[in-house]
Amino acid sequence: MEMRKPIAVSEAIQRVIDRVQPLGSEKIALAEAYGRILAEPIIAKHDVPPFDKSPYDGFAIRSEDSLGASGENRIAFTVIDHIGAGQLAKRSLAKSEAIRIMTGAPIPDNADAVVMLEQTVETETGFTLRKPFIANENISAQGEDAKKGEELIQSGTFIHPGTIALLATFGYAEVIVAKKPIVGILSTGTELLDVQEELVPGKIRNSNGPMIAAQLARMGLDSKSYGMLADDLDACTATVKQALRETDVLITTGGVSVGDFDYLPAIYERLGADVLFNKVAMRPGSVTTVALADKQFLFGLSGNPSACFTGFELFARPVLLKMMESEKVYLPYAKAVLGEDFKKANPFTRFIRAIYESTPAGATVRPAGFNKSGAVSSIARGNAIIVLPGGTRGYETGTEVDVLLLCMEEGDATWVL
Ligand SMILES: Nc1nc2c(c(=O)[nH]1)N[C@H]1C(S)=C(S)[C@@H](COP(=O)(O)OP(=O)(O)OC[C@H]3O[C@@H](n4cnc5c(N)ncnc54)[C@H](O)[C@@H]3O)O[C@H]1N2
Ligand code: MOO
Ligand SMILES: [Mg+2]
Repeated sequence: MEMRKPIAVSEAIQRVIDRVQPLGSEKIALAEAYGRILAEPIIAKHDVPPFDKSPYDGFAIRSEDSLGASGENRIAFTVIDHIGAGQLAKRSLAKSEAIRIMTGAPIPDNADAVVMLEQTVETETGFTLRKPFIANENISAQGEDAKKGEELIQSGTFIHPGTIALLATFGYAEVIVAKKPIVGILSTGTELLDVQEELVPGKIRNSNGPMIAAQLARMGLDSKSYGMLADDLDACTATVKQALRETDVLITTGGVSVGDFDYLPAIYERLGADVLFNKVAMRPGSVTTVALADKQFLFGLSGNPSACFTGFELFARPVLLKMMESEKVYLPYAKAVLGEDFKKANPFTRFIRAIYESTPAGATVRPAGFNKSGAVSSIARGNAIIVLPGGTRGYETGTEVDVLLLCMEEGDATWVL
């Protein structure tokens, strides 16, 4: 039997990241762009706002006409026009004239200040003022938000609702985004039953396949399921070959260790694939294997659910994001204080499914329960992963630890209540 040599997690990540080839880009409608990755920078096509505008409902005046106004010396203005947002003033101002103007309307030609409605007292022909205004007071200046030609968002950025707003501002009816990889999922294991099947002795339901599909969905990626296969070298090889013709990346689960029915190593050999590593100094997921068949990635994730989950987040996720030339391929990171003792020592880096909570007193994190490699309950309870460097010691309550954040879609009432 071959002895596998474990490599450090950072080395393993580096090895996969170094081999990623970008997938290229495509043009899509703005309405389809949420959740994609920009393959072009957003450059301001014009100033924002594109004209000086009123930030208030009130009156546009020439500031010089308000000079000397006070409670004892109210200055009167005559209103000569009336505009709302989307309308242009038909006249310009002469001395002591004003134009009634609403929020968002363009500042009339020679006006240079806006008086809020609340700052005026109405008269027959207009209003009076009790304070002087200075030039540019209450004016949203053209270009104050963005200047024409400025690079506002760089290529490789995730498109979120704010990005969509900016794209719409500049009239991007279509956007150039990274192509999405087509990702295949194959669950291997003679013991596997489909979700709707009844349990029978010795068998378990396939939870890894649906879990990986959801991990991809959380990234905005679709998947192509190759279902479940019994541990059979020829059948598995045939399906892996088919998947390689039909997908950009194939994720398998199970069969990567050293058991008699663990056939993935033999499949990589048959394919002549370049195995980047097959042992990582991490728990769970030490047997995670990544290979390249020509230029296609084969992620051989462990069958153990917690190991499978962790292997996806640590290796597949950044590779898929880098294929889309994302600028941020790694999981969000935070520091938090351990909320309970974690006594178990291990020479390998540990990735512990955990519950992260941001409290008014600071962030805390604690293991999400039963945490062996085969655990499924803690993946469900967890919203984060604690990273504990390898070593011989355990960790005590109150120690500050590294945390990788998942479930960014979940809310928190702390701030509101
Ligand atoms: N002698 C050794 N034995 C094992 C080693 C080792 O180094 N030497 N490594 C252990 C570690 S660590 C892990 S992790 C597992 C990895 O096993 P495989 O990746 O080969 O996966 P399988 O053997 O196929 O299954 C492991 C476990 O997971 C269950 N499983 C498999 N597929 C699914 C699925 N789709 N959904 C839910 N659960 C699944 C399977 O029934 C097994 O219980 O090997 C250790 N052994
Ligand atoms: O690969 Mo195993 O999950 O380290 O326990
Ligand atoms: Mg095995």
